[in-house]
Amino acid sequence: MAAPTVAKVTSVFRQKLFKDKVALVTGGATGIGKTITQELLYLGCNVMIASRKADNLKAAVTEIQGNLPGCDVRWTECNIRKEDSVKKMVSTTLEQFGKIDFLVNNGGGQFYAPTSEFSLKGFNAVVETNLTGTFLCMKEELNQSCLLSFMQT
Ligand SMILES: CCCCCCCCC/C=C/C(=O)SCCNC(=O)CCNC(=O)[C@H](O)C(C)(C)COP(=O)(O)OP(=O)(O)OC[C@H]1O[C@@H](n2cnc3c(N)ncnc32)[C@H](O)[C@@H]1OP(=O)(O)O
Ligand SMILES: NC(=O)C1=CN([C@@H]2O[C@H](COP(=O)(O)OP(=O)(O)OC[C@H]3O[C@@H](n4cnc5c(N)ncnc54)[C@H](OP(=O)(O)O)[C@@H]3O)[C@@H](O)[C@H]2O)C=CC1
Repeated sequence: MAAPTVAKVTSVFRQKLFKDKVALVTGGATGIGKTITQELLYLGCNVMIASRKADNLKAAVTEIQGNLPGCDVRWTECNIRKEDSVKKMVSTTLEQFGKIDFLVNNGGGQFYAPTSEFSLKGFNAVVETNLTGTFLCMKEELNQSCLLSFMQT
């Protein structure tokens, strides 16, 4: 007997619910961001994923296109801590897709350490990524008339 086929990507929402919408997902190449990206694509969105590591982004696009043949997922490098980099991410997305309907502020992170061992540089890295980075992305998107913004960090 043939093994049952298991869909690689599914959603509790109706397929194509977001047909022709455009989403920008920071940190979209890994973990939770990659899962969000695939569900948005399943729902009909076109998606730009953005983060610092081009190798991760390229690998994710290849993997996702294998899971969802015909989907429109692209990548652009961005360090959300840097304002110029955020502006470039948004302008590149607008150039390539013509609009941005959804921003998913997923890029971020932290590390576990006792407060007594937490260096100021490390603390600043976390704040600059999760707080400043999210602020910069939201500000630039609002300036460019993005409709909806979701926060993860
Ligand atoms: C009850 C239970 C409830 C448990 C409740 C559990 C709730 C879990 C909720 C959340 C879970 C998650 O987020 S899960 C995982 C999410 N993903 C990640 O965190 C991965 C992405 N992370 C990152 O990019 C980084 O961790 C982030 C902190 C943002 C900073 O990134 P950067 O690359 O810019 O920073 P780095 O250059 O690596 O480091 C800068 C400085 O930070 C410090 N630093 C960096 N890593 C460090 C480490 N592991 N330990 C100590 N110190 C570190 C050093 O001082 C570094 O300086 P130098 O020494 O001079 O270099
Ligand atoms: N896993 C969990 O239990 C929880 C996670 N979260 C949050 O959810 C989000 C995703 O976490 P998770 O999937 O677990 O972890 P991952 O490490 O897989 O995802 C973090 C992503 O953020 C990107 N990123 C980090 N720093 C920057 C930066 N400066 N500029 C652009 N992108 C950046 C990383 O890409 P790159 O390195 O290429 O830049 C990576 O793709 C994070 O914000 C995390 O803090 C919140 C609650 C719980």
